[in-house]
Amino acid sequence: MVAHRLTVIGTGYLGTTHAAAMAELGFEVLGLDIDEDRIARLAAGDLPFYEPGLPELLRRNLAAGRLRFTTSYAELAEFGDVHFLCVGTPQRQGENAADVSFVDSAIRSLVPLLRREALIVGKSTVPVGTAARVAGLIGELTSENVELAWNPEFLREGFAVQDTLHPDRIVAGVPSAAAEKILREVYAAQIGEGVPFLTTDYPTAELVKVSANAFLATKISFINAMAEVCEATGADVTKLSQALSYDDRIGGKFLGPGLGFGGGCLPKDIRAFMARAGELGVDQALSFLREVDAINIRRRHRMVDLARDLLGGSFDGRGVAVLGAAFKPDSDDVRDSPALDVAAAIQQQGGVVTVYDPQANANAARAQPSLSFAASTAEAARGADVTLLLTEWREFRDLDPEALGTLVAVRNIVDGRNALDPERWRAAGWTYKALGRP
Ligand SMILES: NC(=O)C1=CN([C@@H]2O[C@H](COP(=O)(O)OP(=O)(O)OC[C@H]3O[C@@H](n4cnc5c(N)ncnc54)[C@H](O)[C@@H]3O)[C@@H](O)[C@H]2O)C=CC1
Ligand SMILES: O=C(O)[C@H]1O[C@H](OP(=O)(O)OP(=O)(O)OC[C@H]2O[C@@H](n3ccc(=O)[nH]c3=O)[C@H](O)[C@@H]2O)[C@H](O)[C@@H](O)[C@@H]1O
Repeated sequence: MVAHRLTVIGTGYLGTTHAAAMAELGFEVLGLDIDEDRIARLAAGDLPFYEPGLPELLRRNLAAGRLRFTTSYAELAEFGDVHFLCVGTPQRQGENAADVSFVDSAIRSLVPLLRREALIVGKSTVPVGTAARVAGLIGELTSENVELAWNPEFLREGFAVQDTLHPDRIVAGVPSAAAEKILREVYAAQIGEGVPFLTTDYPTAELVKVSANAFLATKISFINAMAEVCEATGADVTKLSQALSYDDRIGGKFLGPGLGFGGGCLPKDIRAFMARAGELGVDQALSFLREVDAINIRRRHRMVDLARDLLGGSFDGRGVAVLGAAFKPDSDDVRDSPALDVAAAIQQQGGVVTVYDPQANANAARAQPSLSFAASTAEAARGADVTLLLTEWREFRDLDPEALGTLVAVRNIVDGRNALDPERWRAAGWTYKALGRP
């Protein structure tokens, strides 16, 4: 292994995972964030978010002395020769476009402090054209030989460690053979395992990332559009999806019908992609993504309607148990969470909503302080007139309809993720409704 010293700038979901995984591979790694509290917690081995397997990786590598954290850009510039940029690129307030100001600000903090040759590796998801612009900015900020590569990340929350150590592919937009050589050294373990390593120009690398997320979002909205048609015809979208999945050309992954996609990535990435296409004068090429977004949001409205119908047309004063707040299971992330959106909408319409999520209660309470939260399924369900399964955590999939039935006021359930067996719930006396299913 070539002994590069790596730094990771921005220690959120992506950066912390990347830092700990690269340390696990044997590199010395220094992580930096501008959030002092976050850095203090990470340095103490206390992961500030939920990600299976990551606490162990973090603690093991802290203890081994391969992984450290700082808030000092001076220390970071002195320490490393390969700097991974993992700061956030959220949706701009009130707009579709991405806010890349954190990328620029990190570059402005780091580059003037570099005293020797270095490679900066952008991992954040950015609008196409960003890397070329940032490379120009780096040139203005230093006369040292500092190159920029763009190496987008494809990890999924909930599987972040596995996806980082064993990715499907590594893609890097590189400016030179020297930059490519360094990246091959950094990713030698993955490349040695047979992971495809593709080098491209900057715009191709940037586009691979956003087009991958656009494709995944489209696949989910495709099956949810079929769910709408199923609802109008009495067909069953879960059977339809299963039948489609046996066609290898279609494949079953990301064909799960239900409440649709949320999170800190798919929604904001398709919107930023459309905004960028507009700037480039090719908005027509991506106009289908407007539909993908609209189908996705319609599922949330449909969910609210189904629950209201079960209550005879009004939520007023009725008890609603919401199971799930995270945007997907095995995550505590509530960014653009369909579950939380539905819970808030029902509360606004007069429902007495109690939410329970195995990991996301705290984040959800920060995002939606007006909602009430319970410490368990039983506490959320007690006295409920309708129960909604909105995030398919294992413990919700495994719920016993008999046991839950003794707690609720009325045995009404809406399965927002098609995660339950309708026959079993109906046999236990529940009125079972689901999206896209009779
Ligand atoms: N969360 C995920 O599963 C994945 C995220 N991505 C992309 O990675 C990027 C980061 O995403 P997350 O980790 O989810 O975001 P996050 O919001 O969890 O973390 C971003 C971190 O950057 C820090 N930061 C902001 N400005 C900074 C600066 N100037 N210097 C140092 N640190 C700074 C923030 O304090 C925060 O801790 C985004 O572009 C996202 O689209 C890509 C693949 C997967
Ligand atoms: O760019 C990113 O940050 C990441 O975005 C997604 O990862 P993630 O947001 O962690 O979650 P996914 O597993 O993709 O799920 C996204 C949403 O789609 C929903 N989904 C997923 C699959 C499905 O069949 N149906 C469905 O509704 C999930 O419930 C969830 O709300 C991509 O899968 C990653 O490859 C990518 O790196």
